[in-house]
Amino acid sequence: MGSGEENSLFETRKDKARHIRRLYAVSLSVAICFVWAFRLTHIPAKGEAGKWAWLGLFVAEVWGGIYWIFYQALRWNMVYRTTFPNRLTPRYESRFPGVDIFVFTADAVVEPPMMVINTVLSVMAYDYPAEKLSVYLSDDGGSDVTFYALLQASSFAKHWIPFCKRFKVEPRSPAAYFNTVASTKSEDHNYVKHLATIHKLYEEMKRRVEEATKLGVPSEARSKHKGFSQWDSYSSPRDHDTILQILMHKKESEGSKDVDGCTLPTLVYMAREKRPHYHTNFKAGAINALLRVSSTISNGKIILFLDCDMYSTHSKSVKDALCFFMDEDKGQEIAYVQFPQCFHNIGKNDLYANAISDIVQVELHGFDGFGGPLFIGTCCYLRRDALWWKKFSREYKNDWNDQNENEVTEVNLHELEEESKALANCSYEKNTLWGKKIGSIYGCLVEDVITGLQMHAHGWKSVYYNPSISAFSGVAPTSLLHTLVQLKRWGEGHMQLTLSKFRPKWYGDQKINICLLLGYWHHNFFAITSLSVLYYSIIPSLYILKGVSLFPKISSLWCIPFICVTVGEIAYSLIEGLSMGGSIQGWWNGTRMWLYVKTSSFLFSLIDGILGFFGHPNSSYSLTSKVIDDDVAQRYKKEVMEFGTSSPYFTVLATLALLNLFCLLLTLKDLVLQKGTFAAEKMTLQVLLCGVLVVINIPLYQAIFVRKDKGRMPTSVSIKSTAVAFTACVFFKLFN
Ligand SMILES: O=c1ccn([C@@H]2O[C@H](COP(=O)(O)OP(=O)(O)O[C@H]3O[C@H](CO)[C@@H](O)[C@H](O)[C@H]3O)[C@@H](O)[C@H]2O)c(=O)[nH]1
Ligand SMILES: [Mn+2]
Repeated sequence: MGSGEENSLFETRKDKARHIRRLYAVSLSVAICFVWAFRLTHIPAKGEAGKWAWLGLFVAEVWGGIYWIFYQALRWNMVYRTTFPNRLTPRYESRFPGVDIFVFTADAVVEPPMMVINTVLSVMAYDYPAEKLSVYLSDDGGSDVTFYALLQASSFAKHWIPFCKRFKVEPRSPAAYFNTVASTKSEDHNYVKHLATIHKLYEEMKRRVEEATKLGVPSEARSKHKGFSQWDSYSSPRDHDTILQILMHKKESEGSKDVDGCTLPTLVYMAREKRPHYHTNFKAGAINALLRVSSTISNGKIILFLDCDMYSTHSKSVKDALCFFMDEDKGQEIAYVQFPQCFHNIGKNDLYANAISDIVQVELHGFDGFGGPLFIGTCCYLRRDALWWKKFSREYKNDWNDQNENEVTEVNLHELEEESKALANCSYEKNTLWGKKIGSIYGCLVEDVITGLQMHAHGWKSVYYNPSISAFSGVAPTSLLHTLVQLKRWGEGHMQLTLSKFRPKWYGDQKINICLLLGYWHHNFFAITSLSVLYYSIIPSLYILKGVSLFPKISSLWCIPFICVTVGEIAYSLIEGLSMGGSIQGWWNGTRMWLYVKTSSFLFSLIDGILGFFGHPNSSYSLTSKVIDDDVAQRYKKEVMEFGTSSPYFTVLATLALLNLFCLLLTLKDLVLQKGTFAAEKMTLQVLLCGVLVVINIPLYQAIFVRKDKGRMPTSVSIKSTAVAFTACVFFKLFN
């Protein structure tokens, strides 16, 4: 067996800038130590004002410094991967493994069926042998409209897939493709003719599906397809039998061929059983039901997980993933190949920092350098064996021979359906290891991260592949509240992971590289950082009102470490942002979101995480909406922040913003009235901090005081926040 470079199916490169990054990290840690030293050597004496505030800042800075080490760990050893699919195909084509694709949807309103089937069609049209490809749609919404849409998609696929293959179409989501070709002209008449036909078919399908979304499934369609009868016993999305339909199967004698007579991939619809007294376990529950169902129908050795909004933008990505799994030298230890989540609805300046560029462009590469990226739930190819049995052993060998080639005839297709249905029932998992040791782990809102961590702890590796042509594209939230709520869920999920009963064992497992662990901690401790950021954005500002200095004098040498840390961090994040193709405005927006997420989302994550730990779980999963009103969309396009509804998130943000504004205004007033000759020297840094917080919050003041549109801050929130902030300032100035 050759294991030479020229035989490898992939290559790993180290980050070219790693030496500079490391030099920066080391220098800045020296500065951080000086900040700590200043705090320790200048503690106000007993009886002096501000002693407790001082100690609080010290704690915040110590935590900030430790957390900064986790952050740097993810930048210490970044690696980049390249694949060689042209070496893969000649060597392995005949032995390509079965690939099962799981698409998840949970609500036909916030995840419109048209979006769902576009994702399904994009992966059905993969450049991969159709007889080895199976696509499963898990519908936690149990919606007959989604089923109807999938049925429509299965007919449309018979035209769409041959069209894609004939004209080498990319991307293979029809909606995305028609969008891109709308503006291009072609001289090829044959293509133009076919394009017109297929576009017309698509529009007709779209009209039917959208009509059904508004008016319900037409009765004619209901009577035509036996699958709809399964909704007879359906009472609500939370209370129904398992609904399962194999819409296409490679062994079916008719109906699963395209218009050119070629086999089409297997296509299955599943809405697992739901009962009010059984916890659904959200997406993790859906994953496990599909794992079992697919094991009887196709049992693909590789599984791709996709959220319903994440369509494929590159039909060859499956082969890229196989380059890792099938590599003779390192392939057998790889449990999953994570691709980045990319989004097509993000504006030029990424108003809500939804591109999560720091995670997908930097940190996942950093994880990869130490044994593998965390699993982010979507755009990820996994090895069924690793998900199922978890433990990795040195004896594990890649074996791509298909054992599930049992003959399926049309007669037993029905039996197969019935057999699979039983596997998606609520009671199936009772007294089993599902959700604990097998499949996706339960009890955590980031089921993906906890499942990936478990695989790492059991000795598996993972790989991050960030190709130059992106492989998937999805929908990011487009309103501030959606973003904050999504991040609150993530923060809470990580809290649950940190506090979970499994955690100490996994963390303690020798198999996890310590640096990888530091990287995990950077994410796991998301919520805890909210406390130090909150402290930093409230206390120093309030203390200005009393003229109590909490930072070194501007003339003192102790200022240097503070300035170095601040300027260093700003410069670093700015350079990082720009090098990822972002703009200066984008970086500034990102900084604002960093503050908003830490002070609101993560605060709520922390509270709910702790309540959950003490037995008051708030067990809801707030699904991220993939649709918004036109009005909101317009403002998003214009990069105007969206408030519009009263929400505790906004109350927190507005209160903080106003508090800083009041502190700054009162200070300026004192300065102007010359009361402040005292302050200039010793208060400069503190006033600067407060000033920066005010400048960052400008969009919030506009939303409170200036804007008239529907997205402005609701009056009730403004009043509440003003009252709280003002009282705090007055109270602090007069009584404290
Ligand atoms: O009970 C549920 C809830 C959600 N989903 C699906 O899970 C996916 C993710 O939900 P979404 O609301 O879009 O959450 P996001 O925050 O965007 O998801 C990110 O974070 C999740 C939790 O970490 C991961 O599972 C996702 O893959 C990752 O994209 C969607 O396809 C849903 O349809 C279900 O199937 N069942
Ligand atoms: Mn999503």
